[in-house]
Amino acid sequence: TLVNALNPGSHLMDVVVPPLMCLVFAGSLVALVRHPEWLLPVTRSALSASSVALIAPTWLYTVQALTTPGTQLIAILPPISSLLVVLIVMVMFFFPLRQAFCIALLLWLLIALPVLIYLVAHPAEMWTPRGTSLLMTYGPIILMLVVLLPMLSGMHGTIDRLASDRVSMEALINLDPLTKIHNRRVSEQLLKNCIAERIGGGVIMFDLDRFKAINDTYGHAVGDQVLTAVAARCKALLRANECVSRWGGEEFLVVIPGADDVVVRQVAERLRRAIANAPIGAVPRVTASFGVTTIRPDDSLAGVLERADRALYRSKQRGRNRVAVSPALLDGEPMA
Ligand SMILES: Nc1nc2c(ncn2[C@@H]2O[C@H](COP(=O)(O)OP(=O)(O)OP(=O)(O)O)[C@@H](O)[C@H]2O)c(=O)[nH]1
Repeated sequence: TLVNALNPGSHLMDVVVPPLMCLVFAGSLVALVRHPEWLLPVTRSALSASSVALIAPTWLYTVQALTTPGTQLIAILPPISSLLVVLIVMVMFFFPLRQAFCIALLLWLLIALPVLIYLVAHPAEMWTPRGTSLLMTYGPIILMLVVLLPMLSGMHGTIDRLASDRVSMEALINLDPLTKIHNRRVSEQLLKNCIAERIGGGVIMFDLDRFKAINDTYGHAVGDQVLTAVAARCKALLRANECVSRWGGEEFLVVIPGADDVVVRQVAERLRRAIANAPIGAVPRVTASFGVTTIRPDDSLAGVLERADRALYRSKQRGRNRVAVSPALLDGEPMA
């Protein structure tokens, strides 16, 4: 287009549009270097400017060729036909598919169709090298729209479906099917992160008391109902960054990132009371025993879990329905 602008006797538009577009694109590039996050708006603005730069000369020269006797479109139209292909490909990349299809179709109707109609109406110009070149560039683009875009649309549909399947599968992998809280995979991973990233935190392991008796007395279905209710009560008491998971059977694990020993004991006590203070369905009283510890600077996953488990064991030994703290933390403090 720039070369065309330098031709002696060029139209005013050929002299004005190329430098203007160079400025627009140079400005866009500078904006993108400074603010890479603007990629989408800057590219879309550049594509809009490009569209105007293709539509305006197309209409101007086509009307001029139609209205000025002895003027041939193939002689005066600047070499912009291949830019339509580039423009449509860019539109396909930077706009959502349905929108891209509409924009591409509109661009073809506004840029390619007037030239094609003109050429069909002027066979003498159509069968010149420039005429056939225009025909071969502008004609097949519509095939690209008709064939390629629906294919892309199908591919996008499949990709979206696979992505949503993946999200549901991931949710299922991390979920305990009975209680609908996290399974041990999640709390283990959170605990590993707290250790690896030196966030620290508190760990609470708790186990329902005499759960076998609940199953034996009220039946397995009621036992399941108790597990689900306990999980829901605990989950409701915890913050978004804290995690309660079903560790297995009637045992649960809570991880509280960043918590110190005072906070973790308070949380454990709150959970204990929430379980013990209200009946669950047909079961008048459900209690649980708690073992509490905090992560030490050079802890291992197995080390933390073993301390929490030992504290839980002591809690059971000392009469159940209580919170016991890891011995190293306890430093002679009495247990609740
Ligand atoms: N309903 C139901 N019961 C379960 C589930 N998982 C484990 N249990 C039962 O939980 C009971 C655990 O019993 P025990 O390990 O003897 O412990 P406990 O009776 O709670 O006694 P303590 O822990 O010593 O207070 C077993 O009878 C298991 O069958 C489950 O998903 N649903």
